[in-house]
Amino acid sequence: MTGAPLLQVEHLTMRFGGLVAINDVSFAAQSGQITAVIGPNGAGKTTVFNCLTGFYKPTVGRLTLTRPGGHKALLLERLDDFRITRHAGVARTFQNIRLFAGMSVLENLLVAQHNRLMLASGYSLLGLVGWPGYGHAERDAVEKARFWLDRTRLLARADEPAGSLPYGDQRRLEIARAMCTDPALLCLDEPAAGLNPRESAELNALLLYIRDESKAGILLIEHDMSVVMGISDHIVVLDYGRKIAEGDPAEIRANPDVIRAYLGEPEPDEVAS
Ligand SMILES: Nc1ncnc2c1ncn2[C@@H]1O[C@H](COP(=O)(O)OP(=O)(O)OP(=O)(O)O)[C@@H](O)[C@H]1O
Repeated sequence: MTGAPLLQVEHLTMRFGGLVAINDVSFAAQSGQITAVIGPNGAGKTTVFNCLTGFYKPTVGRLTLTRPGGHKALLLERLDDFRITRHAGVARTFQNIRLFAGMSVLENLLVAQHNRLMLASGYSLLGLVGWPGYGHAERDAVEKARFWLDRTRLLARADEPAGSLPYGDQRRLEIARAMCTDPALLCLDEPAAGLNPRESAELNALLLYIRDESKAGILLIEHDMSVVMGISDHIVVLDYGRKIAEGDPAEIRANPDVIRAYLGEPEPDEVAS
């Protein structure tokens, strides 16, 4: 791997009063790779995401994002959440689904591209006078939305209210919405929560497609080990706010500290298989 990593987290610490939610955590995530952040409940995983996406300002630490292609490195801890999405290209999904339930599936994906459309419209004025650039931008936005609806198998439901979709479809729609912003870094907070085994397997295929085709870096918080061990290139393990291990899936599965804190001993039939 040459050049700076896509994301470099250095000495991240987040305190809430006397509680240290993240304690001096450092790791890196690369473009075109899936990096999982795992650990027991309350280990600090979502707090890492909240620091990366500007929801919290870290107490200490540096979060450097370097988009591929010669872009300038950006220090995320100094940007507000709007700029983190727009300039740094960081998109996220949430543990609890946050779609616009009353809008159609397609409209949810167009709203995600609102910034680009507003820019093309000259913040409304050029759009109002019928500047052709706005029409092109609008067509591109619809095309991009349809592309990701197709990839997430939601094209047939484009006109249905997002809130009426089954749970697994809403989870995929959230990912489609994030992808419509062309992220350099896609942060997914428990995307497999509540999915059945077939849907989890489909999610794996979708995330591998995103990794390989869009070249975005994926940062994944997940408790479903069939997803984490099946698709991660690199795994970071947190426990009580500290990093206790990092490595590839085989290394993490065999790490005694991780087994003690989180994974537990494998069942005898798992060892045999
Ligand atoms: N805004 C906040 N104010 C106070 N404490 C907080 C806040 N946000 C998180 N915490 C605390 O920080 C710690 C880490 O929480 P966090 O949600 O990051 O854990 P997690 O690893 O994502 O857990 P889970 O797997 O259950 O989602 C917990 O003790 C939590 O109660």
